[in-house]
Amino acid sequence: MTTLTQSTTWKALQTHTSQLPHMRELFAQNPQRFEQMSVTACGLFLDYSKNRVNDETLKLLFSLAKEAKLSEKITAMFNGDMINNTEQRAVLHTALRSKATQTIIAEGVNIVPEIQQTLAKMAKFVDSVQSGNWKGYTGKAITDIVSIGIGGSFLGPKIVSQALKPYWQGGLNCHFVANVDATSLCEKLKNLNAETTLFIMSSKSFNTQETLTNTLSAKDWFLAQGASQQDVAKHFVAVTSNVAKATEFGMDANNIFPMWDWVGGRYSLWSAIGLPIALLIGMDNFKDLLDGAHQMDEHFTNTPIEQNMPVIMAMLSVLYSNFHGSQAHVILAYDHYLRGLPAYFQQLDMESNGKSVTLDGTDVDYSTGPVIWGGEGTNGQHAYHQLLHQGTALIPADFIMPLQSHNPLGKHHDQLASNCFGQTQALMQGRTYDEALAELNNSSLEPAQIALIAKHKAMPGNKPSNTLLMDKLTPSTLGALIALYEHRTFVQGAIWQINSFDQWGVELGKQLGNDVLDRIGAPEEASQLDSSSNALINLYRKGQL
Ligand SMILES: O=P(O)(O)OC[C@H]1O[C@H](O)[C@H](O)[C@@H](O)[C@@H]1O
Repeated sequence: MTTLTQSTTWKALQTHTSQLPHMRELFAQNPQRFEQMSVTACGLFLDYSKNRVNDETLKLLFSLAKEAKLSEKITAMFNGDMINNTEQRAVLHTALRSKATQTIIAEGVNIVPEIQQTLAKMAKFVDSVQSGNWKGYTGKAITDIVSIGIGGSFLGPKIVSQALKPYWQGGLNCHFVANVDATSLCEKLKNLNAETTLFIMSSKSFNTQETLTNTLSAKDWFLAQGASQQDVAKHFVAVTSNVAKATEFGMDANNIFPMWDWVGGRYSLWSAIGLPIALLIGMDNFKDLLDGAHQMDEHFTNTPIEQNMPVIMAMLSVLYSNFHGSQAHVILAYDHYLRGLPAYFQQLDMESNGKSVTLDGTDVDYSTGPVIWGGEGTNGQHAYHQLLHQGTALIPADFIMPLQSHNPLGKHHDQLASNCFGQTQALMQGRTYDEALAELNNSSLEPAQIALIAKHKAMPGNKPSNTLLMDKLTPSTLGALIALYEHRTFVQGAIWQINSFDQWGVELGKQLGNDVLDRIGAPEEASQLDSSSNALINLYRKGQL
């Protein structure tokens, strides 16, 4: 049993949360609730008043954070301590957005100069490609980028590029290939001209099956279009921490952008892994993205926990996971440009906090990371919101919306905003049986039918949500938003005493996948595995049912 669940604060929270009244009542009790439960930081505004909390709940949650030595843990991360204890690594993605004048030490070396050099190398490359000075093998300028990478080497670049489409410049297009399913690559290549296409191979380890296979196939395609081996250097660049392996693969050493062991894959968009983003939005905008994240780092490290946005959001999540039995958390982006955020936060949070032993290897006796999912508003309202309102699962929601649209058109944005706010209101207040009855009173239905329909129309409410607003979606506000969720994830991990920076769970699948690949290609039928796996492999070898 862990000490966490034995603590007085934990036990007090268990008792307290079961006694808290419905949120309707909490709002009625305190007219200042919104003012007291909202906070602004780095161009973001968080309204967390529609949560199952009162002053006492917050006090207990913040005590839990203090007892977990949160401040010390934050300092340890920013100082470059080896907080990723299973891989013996520092966790310094925050250094990637630091100021050039800072000194940040990892393993005895100030890493800021290296970071700045890489940014300068990126800037030169971006300028050369955007200006058309970088020529392909027939002397033509580049028009299309194909970014090949998976996991953290894919989601960040793809989703941030998509989110910042209003800032694209230079006329370049970017296509992302992650899956080893050849359809992904082939569908992209169909419409591309090898003479004007540049491939970026992004892999921290340079060892990921999907990325290596897709890059080799892309190279075969490139050569099959009439290019020669010497032309490869003009069309293939790599971002990796394994420079030796990339060179061995045939990449020109000048075209390899470094990254480092102290950057986790899912925290790497701030490094040269962000090169596709920089190529699309330009280096100044990329630096604004870094700056927005840096501002959030400053807020996170310098603000008392009671006003600290990532800490507040993390502790609310802990509240639902550990004291209300919630197993999921939904991200609802009310902005078409931000439609990819749920997938991004899904990897960030689930790969970080999907753990069941503490740092010292003790089995946890409490829930850790919830299932993160979500989508784009208002689309979800016509699909899964039904379950949020009336289902049996408690799923806290984050509503994210810019106040100003990049595409102001008629009443569209008013309608988007009214739907967003209307949903948070409906989730919070619900509709009582009596209210449903009153609404049906004037109908021509029989009393028994009215009673039945009222039962179905009644909604419990008391469903928690956060509302996150910003003036406008800009590189800087997006940087702050992503850093907010990174730190939220970190704080949760700190409370749960887990390592949020390793991902051993993905390894066994990779290992067994390689073994299966060998058996698929073996001369004899599979017979050494469990009956299901043998039969599936043999069915696949046969190629038909
Ligand atoms: O960048 P790479 O080394 O190719 O890794 C790509 C991805 O694959 C791994 O399996 C991890 O689960 C991810 O965290 C990582 O981002």
